[in-house]
Amino acid sequence: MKENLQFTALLDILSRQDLITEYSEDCKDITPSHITINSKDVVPGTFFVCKGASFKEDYLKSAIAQGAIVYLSQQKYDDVDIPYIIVNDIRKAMALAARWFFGNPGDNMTKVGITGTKGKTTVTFVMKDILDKYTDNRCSAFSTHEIDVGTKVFETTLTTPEPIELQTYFDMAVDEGCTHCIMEVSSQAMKMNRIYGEHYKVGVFTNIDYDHISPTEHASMEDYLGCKVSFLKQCDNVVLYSDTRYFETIYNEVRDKHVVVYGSKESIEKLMSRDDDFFEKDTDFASIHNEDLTDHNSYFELIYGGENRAYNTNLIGDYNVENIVAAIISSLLIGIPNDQIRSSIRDVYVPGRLQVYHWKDRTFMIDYAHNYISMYRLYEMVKKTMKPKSITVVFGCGGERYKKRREDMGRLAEQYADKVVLTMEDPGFESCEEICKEIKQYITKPCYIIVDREQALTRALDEAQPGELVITTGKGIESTQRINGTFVQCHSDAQVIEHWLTEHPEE
Ligand SMILES: CC(=O)N[C@H]1[C@@H](OP(=O)(O)OP(=O)(O)OC[C@H]2O[C@@H](n3ccc(=O)[nH]c3=O)[C@H](O)[C@@H]2O)O[C@H](CO)[C@@H](O)[C@@H]1O[C@H](C)C(=O)N[C@@H](C)C(=O)N[C@H](CCC(=O)O)C(=O)O
Ligand SMILES: Nc1ncnc2c1ncn2[C@@H]1O[C@H](COP(=O)(O)OP(=O)(O)OP(=O)(O)O)[C@@H](O)[C@H]1O
Ligand SMILES: N[C@H](CCC[C@H](N)C(=O)O)C(=O)O
Repeated sequence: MKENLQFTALLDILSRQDLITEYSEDCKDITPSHITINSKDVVPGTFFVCKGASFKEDYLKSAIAQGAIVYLSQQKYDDVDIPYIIVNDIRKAMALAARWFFGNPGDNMTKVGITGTKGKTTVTFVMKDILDKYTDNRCSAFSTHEIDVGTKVFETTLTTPEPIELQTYFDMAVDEGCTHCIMEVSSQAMKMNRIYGEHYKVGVFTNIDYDHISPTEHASMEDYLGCKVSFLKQCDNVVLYSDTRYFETIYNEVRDKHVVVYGSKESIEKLMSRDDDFFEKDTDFASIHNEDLTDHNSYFELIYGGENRAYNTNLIGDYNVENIVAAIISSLLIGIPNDQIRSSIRDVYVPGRLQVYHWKDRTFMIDYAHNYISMYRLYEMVKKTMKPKSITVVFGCGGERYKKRREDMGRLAEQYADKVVLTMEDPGFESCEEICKEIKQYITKPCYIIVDREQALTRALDEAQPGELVITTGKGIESTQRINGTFVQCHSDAQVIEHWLTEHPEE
């Protein structure tokens, strides 16, 4: 919270955006000391925001009983008697109110946002490493994995936090001296206006594929794409992957920005040889070539800005080279010297993504793939660069998510794996057993269902043969399962493998 908050300033911000339907005159004199969406988090002097599909009037009454002094809502509650602002879009109004309450802390950091069906967390961690070295650890980072405000790290359940939480962490980050911020921007964040009013120096678009279409996510692919693209409108520079689906549609939406298109040499050459004046004059291109990809290291060269730059990294896989290139270009765009970038990416750690363990000629791998695009690229990468004798894959599928993931991942397992163990992966309100059975329909290879994930993975490790690769996907290093509306603690895949390794010493 900032000193001298003027409620009239908030009314002004909201009315300039035509968001206000009605407000009580007495709200003008109010100076709140706290803002929240939750009646269980109210203290005297609270500014209470009423929002959400399951919101009840009783929450507001309870908030008032505990000292809430003003409310923001899309609906007027006649039974309560405190000052109010009624708006026509609570999500936008909430985002702007949260920004106002904390004094627009996000504006004090150079922000880079990453969107895409896949690659967001990886690009975020690569950039975090680069920016930490460049700023002497004054870079905040918001990812599916955690929220890092420079000196403190917090757990999170959402990829992009809800507005009040987001602004609270922005404020902390600025207080901790952060000058830069790197964050994943999910399509849901855009749909829910979580970052409404924020401005980004660079926006990365890694890719989009059929996913996240379900009753709790997006109604259609158009909605999903529209939400992702809308993020780029909040950015000065756009870093866009050349081989994404809907490339032309996306480019057309952002052609008024400075765009850098990145991708393989073949793909970039094809785009640059177009003779229809499709690209704006100030669009730049970055092409990856001379790749040398092994099972423990990647070398590649990047032609960008008239220079040929060579890089080495411990991250493996062609798609990780693409992720790193997105991070390199974004870093160059915010003024980080190439030498520093080059040395930062040599040794990068992305938790739970392609994390590899070796044991007596067997390889165990943890990864976060959980839909078509990621599973496909993971299997192809494994086939090309790791060349195992056989593959066992351990996975499941999240409940209340895009239904076709089950068929897609089942078919891919059938095509690439030799043995499949289906197990729990955030079933939500659905039955884990039923989800696994749906996936199993597409598999004729040896396949069994063990709902307990720890047991499933342990059995796969026990049965692994020399030359075999066991891949466990969809959870990374997460140590909770989303079940029936709560997060239940469990051992992470990493903990299960590490425990198994201590029980099975090589000698
Ligand atoms: C669709 C969406 O964004 N929903 C989010 C939203 O829910 P909502 O606004 O409908 O709120 P609600 O849960 O119905 O709650 C109603 C209100 O009553 C209040 N309440 C409740 C109980 C009480 O006693 N007192 C009280 O005041 C609550 O604080 C809340 O403000 O606000 C909630 C927090 O306030 C979020 O937890 C919730 O995320 C849901 C659970 C979620 O999981 N969303 C997923 C789909 C998501 O956003 N995923 C993306 C990643 C997807 C990707 O990978 O691309 C993400 O960014 O994480
Ligand atoms: N650029 C990419 N293209 C396709 N697949 C990728 C790419 N980058 C990573 N992957 C795969 O997707 C998985 C998840 O990667 P990452 O966590 O970086 O993506 P994300 O966009 O943050 O995913 P989520 O939305 O699920 O949090 C990885 O474990 C890997 O299997
Ligand atoms: N950020 C991703 C995480 C998915 C993890 C997976 N285990 C699942 O629950 O689908 C999402 O919300 O889709």
